[in-house]
Amino acid sequence: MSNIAEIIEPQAKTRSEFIDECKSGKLDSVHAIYRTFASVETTGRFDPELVAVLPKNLKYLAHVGAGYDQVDVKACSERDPPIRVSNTPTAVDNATADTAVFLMLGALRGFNVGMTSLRQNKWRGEPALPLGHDPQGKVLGILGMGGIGRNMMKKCTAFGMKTIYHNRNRLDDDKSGGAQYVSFDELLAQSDVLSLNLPLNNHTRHIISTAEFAKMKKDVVIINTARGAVMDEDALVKALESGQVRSVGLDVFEEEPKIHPGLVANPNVMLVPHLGTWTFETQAAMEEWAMDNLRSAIETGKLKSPVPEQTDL
Ligand SMILES: NC(=O)c1ccc[n+]([C@@H]2O[C@H](COP(=O)([O-])OP(=O)(O)OC[C@H]3O[C@@H](n4cnc5c(N)ncnc54)[C@H](O)[C@@H]3O)[C@@H](O)[C@H]2O)c1
Repeated sequence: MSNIAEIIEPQAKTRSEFIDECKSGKLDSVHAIYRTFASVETTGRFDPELVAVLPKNLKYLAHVGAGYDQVDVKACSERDPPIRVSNTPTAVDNATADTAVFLMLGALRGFNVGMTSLRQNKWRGEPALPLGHDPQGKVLGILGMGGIGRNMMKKCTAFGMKTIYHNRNRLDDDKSGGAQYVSFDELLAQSDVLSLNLPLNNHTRHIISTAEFAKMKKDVVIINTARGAVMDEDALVKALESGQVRSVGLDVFEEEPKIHPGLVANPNVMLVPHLGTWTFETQAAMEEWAMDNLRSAIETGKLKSPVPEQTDL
């Protein structure tokens, strides 16, 4: 990148320092921002307050990640001139779907119970953990049939699962790979394993809560590698305790890195700390993709993968 642009690193260590640094004018020459998922710990969300003070010549924001709920795209679109936002779709698909499959097998088989009892020197536990379930012949329901959902479907087809899906838009047959499109309620009612693969936004926050758990098969297994807040964690803990939901596999949580104590305490819950894309290969692919977005923006005036909300901007 240094052959086409001067690279400047902000010095701020907190959100208020970052706001002050922006307001000071020191960053006014910045044309494009490269933004990581972890940078939220320093700056907080790119919400309207922050977007309002971003450097005045800023035109592009390349986010390193497929999910960009940390960025208020509406506020970016409404700036004059607008800030164009990009993410890194596709690059994340394999590693995130692999994580979802790991969580699904673990939740179906009760591996967490076995792994915990073994480490407590209690072999299969006392009493022994109940028999698990095979994925073969089960119905996988995917909510949000995008890059990760479709990748997961391919992997689960190899396990002998049948896939149904619900998406904002019904997909062409070549894209859906033979999976059956169903309504949201049919998805809830028919899935043996429900995988959440949709973005977090105002329409999808708590899209799965008490009313939705009640529409699911008793003993359903739920996998969430999307964002914690697409599911209501308090309601989930209650649904697990009542046995409405048999087990869950979670990579993401409502208030990361805080975890609901009811989830930690429940042995039927498979938990990993947001490791979806945590591999050398995928981190490198995401960084390269975000760099390509910046390179394309600087050289051609167009981002390689603008976020869907801004495709018409
Ligand atoms: N755990 C991780 O490390 C990790 C890694 C990458 C992505 N993610 C999360 O996974 C999400 C999905 O990623 P992706 O790359 O597959 O995104 P994508 O944009 O390719 O697919 C998302 C799909 O969800 C659909 N959708 C949107 N709103 C919907 C709604 N209300 N109901 C039904 N479907 C809806 C969209 O039409 C799209 O097909 C991301 O938004 C991100 O938050 C997590």
